[in-house]
Amino acid sequence: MNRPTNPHKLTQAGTPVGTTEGYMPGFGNDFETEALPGALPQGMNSPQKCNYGLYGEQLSGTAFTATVPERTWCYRIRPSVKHSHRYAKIDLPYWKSAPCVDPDVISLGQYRWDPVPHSDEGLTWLTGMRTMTTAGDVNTQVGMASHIYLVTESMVDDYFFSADSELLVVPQEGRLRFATELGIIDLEPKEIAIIPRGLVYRVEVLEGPCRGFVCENYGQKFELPGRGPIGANCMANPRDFKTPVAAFEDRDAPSTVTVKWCGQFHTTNIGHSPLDVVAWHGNYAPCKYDLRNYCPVGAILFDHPDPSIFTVLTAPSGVPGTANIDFVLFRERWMVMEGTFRPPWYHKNIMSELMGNIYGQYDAKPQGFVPGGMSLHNMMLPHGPDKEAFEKASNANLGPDKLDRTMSFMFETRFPQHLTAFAANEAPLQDDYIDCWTSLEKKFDGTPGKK
Ligand SMILES: O=C(O)Cc1cc(O)ccc1O
Ligand SMILES: [Fe+2]
Repeated sequence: MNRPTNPHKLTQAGTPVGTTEGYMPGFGNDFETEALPGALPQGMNSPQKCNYGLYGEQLSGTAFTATVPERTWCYRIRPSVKHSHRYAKIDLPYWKSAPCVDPDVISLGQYRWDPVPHSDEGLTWLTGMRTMTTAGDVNTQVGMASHIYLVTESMVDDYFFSADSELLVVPQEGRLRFATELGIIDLEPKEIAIIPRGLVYRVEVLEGPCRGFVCENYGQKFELPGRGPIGANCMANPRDFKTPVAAFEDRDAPSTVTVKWCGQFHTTNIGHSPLDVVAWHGNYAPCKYDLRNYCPVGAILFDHPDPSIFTVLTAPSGVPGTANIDFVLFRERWMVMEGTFRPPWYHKNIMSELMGNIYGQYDAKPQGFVPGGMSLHNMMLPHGPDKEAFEKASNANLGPDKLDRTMSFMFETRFPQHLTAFAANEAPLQDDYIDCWTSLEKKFDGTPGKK
């Protein structure tokens, strides 16, 4: 396997048939993988004694009584309980959780930010997380937070898990490695990763500096959206999601494990690497997905559909059809609609729309919404194409046109999103954003005909 040298010497499973570079294909499959031959018990989960002297341990991602339970059986050198006590509270002041409503911050509005710049300070996955918005309530497991990460340093003998949330990671710059209990995910721009709630991992910089976006999902897990009339093919195809094969470290070294739990952070000291799962099987596992595999489906004669057709993943809320979070992708595609104003229409939406630019230009905002930048159009607040996009699209000669070199995304939630003090005061907020609509003029003069 072609991987950069790793100081932690992970022992990884040989690449089984049907995998590419240490990953197994499929979304939510029941996987099985072992890094040493015979480490995975066959035909049962809890043998009286496991091979190699391993401990069996279950990680449950859904309630025991769920209709479709999600859980993974791990066979590990030491049970997790060896590294989960005597926690000391620590402060990560930039990583906020909902509810986080700052009385001095106004969230009602349309907002846009330039990319949050890197600083001289060395930052890890934990110290470099900057919360931009929060929604819902982490304690009742509803809602989400959006973050920007700025990472320049690897975690060394430091590990982390979030009991609060599943993380959807959307890199924009640099390459990261997620060395997890269940295997290794290498991640670069145009790919995304899902790190499940409760999974222990360490984040290393493969190529820095690294910047990206994170959607922290407090609620029910992300799943593939129902396809309805679209049918079995296109959009995100399940086989393009890749789950890592087993990889473990047998490493005794003073280490820390930090836990995010009900919005607070605590650390414990342990004497070994917790990435010691030699074999595992189950359907609760991290995965990555290459966004270039997303096959967009759209209007092929006229009009502009709702952006739900571009949903990559959806995290349901209790209300059918109304997501806790939709992850929506605006990527390269052909525009062929006849007699149509092609960019997104002007609109107000009960859902709150947090957008990020991964690369290129977004059709509704040719200027100002730049790679690494973000925008927020909060619940029921009007927005749409800026003046430049409006004039261009309403006067264009319409033929088949490729929207090329473009990749933006949206975290859309049913809950209002509240800006953090960081987003309002420290991040590069564009004070003049709403001016992009100011010069839209009245064209109506009482006479019929198109103006
Ligand atoms: O506001 C936006 O730019 C996102 C968006 C895109 C689209 O094609 C339709 C609706 C919508 O909210
Ligand atoms: Fe919108």
